[in-house]
Amino acid sequence: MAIHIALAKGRIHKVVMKYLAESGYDFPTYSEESRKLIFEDAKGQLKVTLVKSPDVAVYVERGAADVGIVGKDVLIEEAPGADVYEVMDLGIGRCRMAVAGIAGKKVDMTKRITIGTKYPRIARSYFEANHHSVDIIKLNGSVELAPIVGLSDVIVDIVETGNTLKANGLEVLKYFMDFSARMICNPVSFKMKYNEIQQLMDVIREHSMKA
Ligand SMILES: Nc1ncnc2c1ncn2[C@@H]1O[C@H](COP(=O)(O)OP(=O)(O)OP(=O)(O)O)[C@@H](O)[C@H]1O
Ligand SMILES: O=P(O)(O)OC[C@H]1O[C@H](OP(=O)(O)OP(=O)(O)O)[C@H](O)[C@@H]1O
Repeated sequence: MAIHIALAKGRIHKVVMKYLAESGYDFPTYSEESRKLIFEDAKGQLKVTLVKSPDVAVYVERGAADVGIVGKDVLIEEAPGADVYEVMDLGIGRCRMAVAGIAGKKVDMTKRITIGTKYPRIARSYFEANHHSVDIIKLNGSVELAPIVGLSDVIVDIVETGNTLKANGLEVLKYFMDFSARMICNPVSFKMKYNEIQQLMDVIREHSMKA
């Protein structure tokens, strides 16, 4: 039985497709530059779809894909109660969630502060747990701009190398969560395609252990 994998389009799908190719899966129509969104391997064992990361859990929960691979940050933010099994930590796409502000500028945390972020749920729960009252402005990218132009006091965003913060004159005030890419699985598929899914996990595990 073929397995359908929904991969988060971007950094994650590129790494996973490399792992699959190195393990002998041949996707004749795949290239990083292609605009195609569905690829099947030559032996008919795997079907891969490239999905926007917030949608991966939707595909898997509804059984439109058997398994999905997506960042834990996105799972927590977009699909906190999804009826899926989280079966594997791939150890790739490592990054941290941070509160950041303008370098050298003190933020008065005793006052109500405004936060620009792509992750409103994660930001709210962090500040609420710390008893800070906050206004959250949901942004869709280029979040670093918000404090520079006076839209927010601070941002909550993922940090990998720290280069984006640095290039925009910001600094980390507090790291508060670590993330990596996870494999999730539809509960019915997990039973019906148990052996095939275990085989796929073995293939990916072999590579992620080396990464
Ligand atoms: N520097 C980074 N920037 C973004 N994501 C990162 C980074 N480092 C690791 N990640 C992880 O990789 C996942 C996918 O990132 P990527 O930017 O490729 O996806 P995306 O859906 O194109 O994001 P966006 O649309 O927000 O740019 C993130 O959800 C996160 O878990
Ligand atoms: O610590 P770094 O290695 O610099 O990586 C972190 C940056 O990468 C992500 O942005 P992304 O590339 O997804 O762009 P966008 O959020 O502006 O769409 C994130 O939102 C930071 O801006």
